[in-house]
Amino acid sequence: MKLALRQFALNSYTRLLGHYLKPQQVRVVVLAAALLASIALQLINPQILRYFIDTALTQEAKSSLLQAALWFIGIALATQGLTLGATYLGETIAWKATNALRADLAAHCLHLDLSFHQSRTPGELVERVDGDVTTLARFFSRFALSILGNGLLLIGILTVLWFEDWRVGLSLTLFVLGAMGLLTRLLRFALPAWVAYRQLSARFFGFLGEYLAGREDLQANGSVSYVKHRFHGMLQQWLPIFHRARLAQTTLWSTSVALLAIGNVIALGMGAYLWSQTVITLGTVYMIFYYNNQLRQPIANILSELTDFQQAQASILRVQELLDIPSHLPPTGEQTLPPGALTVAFDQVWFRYAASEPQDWALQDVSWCLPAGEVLGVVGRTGSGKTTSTRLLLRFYAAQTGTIRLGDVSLETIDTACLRQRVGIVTQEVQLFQATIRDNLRLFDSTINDEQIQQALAQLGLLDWLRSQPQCLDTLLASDSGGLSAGEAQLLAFARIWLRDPSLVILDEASSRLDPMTERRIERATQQLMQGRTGIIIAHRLSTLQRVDRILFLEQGRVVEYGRRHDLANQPTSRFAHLLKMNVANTLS
Ligand SMILES: Nc1ncnc2c1ncn2[C@@H]1O[C@H](COP(=O)(O)OP(=O)(O)OP(=O)(O)O)[C@@H](O)[C@H]1O
Repeated sequence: MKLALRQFALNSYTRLLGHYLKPQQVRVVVLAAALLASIALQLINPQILRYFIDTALTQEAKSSLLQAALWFIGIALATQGLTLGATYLGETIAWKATNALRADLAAHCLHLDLSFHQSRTPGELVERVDGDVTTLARFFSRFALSILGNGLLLIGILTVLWFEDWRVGLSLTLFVLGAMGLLTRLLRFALPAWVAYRQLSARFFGFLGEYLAGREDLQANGSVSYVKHRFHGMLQQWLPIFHRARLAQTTLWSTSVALLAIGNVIALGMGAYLWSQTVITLGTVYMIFYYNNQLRQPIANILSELTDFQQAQASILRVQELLDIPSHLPPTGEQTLPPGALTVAFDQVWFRYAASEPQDWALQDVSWCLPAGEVLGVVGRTGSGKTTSTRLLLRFYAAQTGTIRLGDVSLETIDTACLRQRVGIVTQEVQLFQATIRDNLRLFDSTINDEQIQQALAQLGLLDWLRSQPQCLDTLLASDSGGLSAGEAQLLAFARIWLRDPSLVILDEASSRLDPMTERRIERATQQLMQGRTGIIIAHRLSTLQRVDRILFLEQGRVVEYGRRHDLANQPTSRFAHLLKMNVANTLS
């Protein structure tokens, strides 16, 4: 099972590597060349050392020694230069590749239907799109090349030693094999601790993201101590896991240091023996010792790459898993919409959320048709399917059966960009950003100028409100609700929509009680916004219902009443007439 997973991770890694390194082929080739050249130089330098020592011992011309020393320094500097260049290139490649991967993951997540986002916390998504990818960064920059380069260096050193003397070659080859075998075994013990550490860290950040987002509710409901308790609980779990992981890593490190010492004993012992037999010179003894020291680097590098690969295995799998999640939405079409206000039609629409039980339909056999330019008021108890209907209209979800048409064009065939441009929505929870009022209104679209913004605000009767803000359009809004009331936030969202000039406006009225002044402003702005457009209002206020053309009454996902407001209001037995009566009674009481 583990082997299959590793194989899967390796396949995913090679696929990701191939895909994201392709646009950087030239850089990768230069990086490979730099690494190969540095390996060659590392093999040459000990030979110069030997020459230097042997020449010095035979007391030959000083100029040869100087030349050898200069070569040695030159090669050492060139190796450092190449390493520097390779690091720079490796980092550039890694950044470009991981940024492209982050962008693809973010785009993929944005294209997934809403059920994906509703089943994940923001913290979890941040960890997936950024945390996992950051872990992968080094795999794009060096993993394959490093394994290859260090493997070549290892083979190169051992080959030179075999050529020098087969006894030295044999003993150090056996030593390398034994050392790698031992370290790999130790690694197997160390890894589970690191995997557990990473898993807990992902859970911790998911927890943090979720509770930070809901801090207002938590504080209001006195649940802070519960959150603190969980926070401490997680930290307490974290510490022993971290200790285990660090202990395993330290054991690994000390073993490799001890192994190096054993290697040195072997190299010096063999060298001393062969020198005493006058088989090799003193320079060669030192060269063997030097090569043996050089062995440590590729062994350590290969093992550390493999350790990191094991740790990143989970990240690789998670990234691949995320990329493989399909959207439940059918592929987008290419049709555009006719100009002007749009008709909206639901025809025998059935819809159920993916997470729901098979019999729990959120919408059942829903059919209605709203002529272009009219305004529909949608009413019904909580959970009756009002919001779900608007989510389907925006293609956040796709209906299981039935057809939805906009301007007589079937929703699935409409190009998504065109759909989002022509349909505007104001939700109850308007998302405001920590930016100026200007940027919040134009949603960072710099082609919209101040004059257009002022015009929009004037049309919606919001200029006085703007003037009351300390720095007009330059006023900086705070995070979350921007320091505005729910009503004010909705008014800003109206202006946002106005600037986009959509043909269908969907408005989910704020259900909270608004002060009379804001309520009047909202009423005026709604009237203005709906002019010349088709409108759908999830209505919570009687005053709104008095201004709509048609009424859609939903109950448990079914249409129980649909018709002209005037007709329904005049039908004493209609639910709508009953609702009006109840509302009037409530207002009077
Ligand atoms: N993301 C979801 N996953 C599963 N079921 C959902 C989801 N969102 C809504 N539902 C269910 O679908 C049904 C219709 O919900 P919907 O939000 O459309 O009702 P609503 O009329 O807008 O209610 P409210 O007035 O409270 O907003 C309800 O039974 C609800 O529990």
